[in-house]
Amino acid sequence: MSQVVPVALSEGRDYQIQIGSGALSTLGEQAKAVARSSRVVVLSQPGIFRRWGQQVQASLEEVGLQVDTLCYPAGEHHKNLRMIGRLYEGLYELTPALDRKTLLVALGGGVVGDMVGYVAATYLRGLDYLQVPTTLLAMVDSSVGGKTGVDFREGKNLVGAFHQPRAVVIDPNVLTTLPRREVRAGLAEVVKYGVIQDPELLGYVTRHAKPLQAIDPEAIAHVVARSCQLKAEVVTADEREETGLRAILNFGHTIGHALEGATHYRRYKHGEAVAIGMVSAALIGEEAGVTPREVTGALREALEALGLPQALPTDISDEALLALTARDKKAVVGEARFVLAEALGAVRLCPVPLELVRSGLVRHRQEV
Ligand SMILES: NC(=O)c1ccc[n+]([C@@H]2O[C@H](COP(=O)([O-])OP(=O)(O)OC[C@H]3O[C@@H](n4cnc5c(N)ncnc54)[C@H](O)[C@@H]3O)[C@@H](O)[C@H]2O)c1
Ligand SMILES: O=C(O)C(=O)C[C@@H](O)[C@H](O)[C@H](O)COP(=O)(O)O
Ligand SMILES: [Zn+2]
Repeated sequence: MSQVVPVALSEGRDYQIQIGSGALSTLGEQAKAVARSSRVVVLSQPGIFRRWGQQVQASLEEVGLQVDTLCYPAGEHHKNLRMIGRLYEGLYELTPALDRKTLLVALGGGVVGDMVGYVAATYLRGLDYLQVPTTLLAMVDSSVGGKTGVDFREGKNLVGAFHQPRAVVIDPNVLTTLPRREVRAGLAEVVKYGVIQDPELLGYVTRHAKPLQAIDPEAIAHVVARSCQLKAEVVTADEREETGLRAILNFGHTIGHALEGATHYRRYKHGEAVAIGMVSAALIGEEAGVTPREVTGALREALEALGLPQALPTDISDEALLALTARDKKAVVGEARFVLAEALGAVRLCPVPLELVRSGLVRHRQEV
């Protein structure tokens, strides 16, 4: 069964998220519907392209599109301006030269999607692009909403742009080749939606932890569609994180991003860092008198069921983490702001005095 989730935006930039088993073979039609010329460039990673690229290319060519493909090594430690330079080089070398009506296709996980999105936002001052996510994390989160960019030094996603895709095409079949650790990491972002927006989804994920990890089609279809709906609602209401509403999607990311940066993007999957960061946010919220203990309990129960990490690493000090939170994009004049949960399904962005953040981290180390 296929589903369509609309993303409503201003200035005719609305787009659709197409979700369905076999959707890859309809990619050509989706691309044709939005393409402003017949020129398409698919950007991916060698491993992903080897497995899924032929299907993508065939579907695009079938509808008469002219397809070039470019593959680069990815992984979070390649999500930086050096790799963006290599992507620009690859596009520059194509003949005939690309024009501004060229459509890019990001085929991959969140790293590919964020980088190709940033290239689309900047090359020739802006190209159209499609998101074709191949990880669960990218299906439930990164392919939707137009946040693009790269890491800069220890600053996670510090350089980037808002640039919405013209469509998102999700084929859950591609998850059959995804390693279990990556599936679990994707589920961390689903837990996030459960805490911030939808307690029912949190209960569902906790109860269906096993089938979800085993990529049961029905359970996966449910969490992908629901997550896309929830994210689309937020993006429609606050596309560029101006009112503070979109910031709720950053629950767990203040400490999560600091952990990724402090470990040079090589130790944790993004979802794993977010899992640990959500536990920190819950305990900091308790210290601030905002988060009830039951919320922390429900969050930890979900993470436990999914086998996601919860403990802070012993070799990274709280001071090192705090220094990085001061550079977080939500910080104001160097003061970190945290998304804290007042109840399951209700969160808000709060400035938190440094001593309460510290005591939250101390409790995190003592209790988890
Ligand atoms: N823009 C956003 O709104 C947003 C939201 C959430 C996360 N992100 C970003 O997304 C990134 C994390 O994305 P991710 O978890 O997808 O990581 P990723 O892109 O690094 O992919 C994880 C791994 O899975 C492999 N892979 C991808 N698809 C596969 C498949 N079908 N079969 C087998 N292997 C496959 C990749 O080669 C990679 O090794 C982070 O950089 C994070 O900051 C962005
Ligand atoms: O889409 C958003 O907005 C999010 O915050 C989703 C997050 O899961 C994602 O990791 C995002 O890239 C973080 O955004 P950032 O602005 O903190 O870099
Ligand atoms: Zn995230």
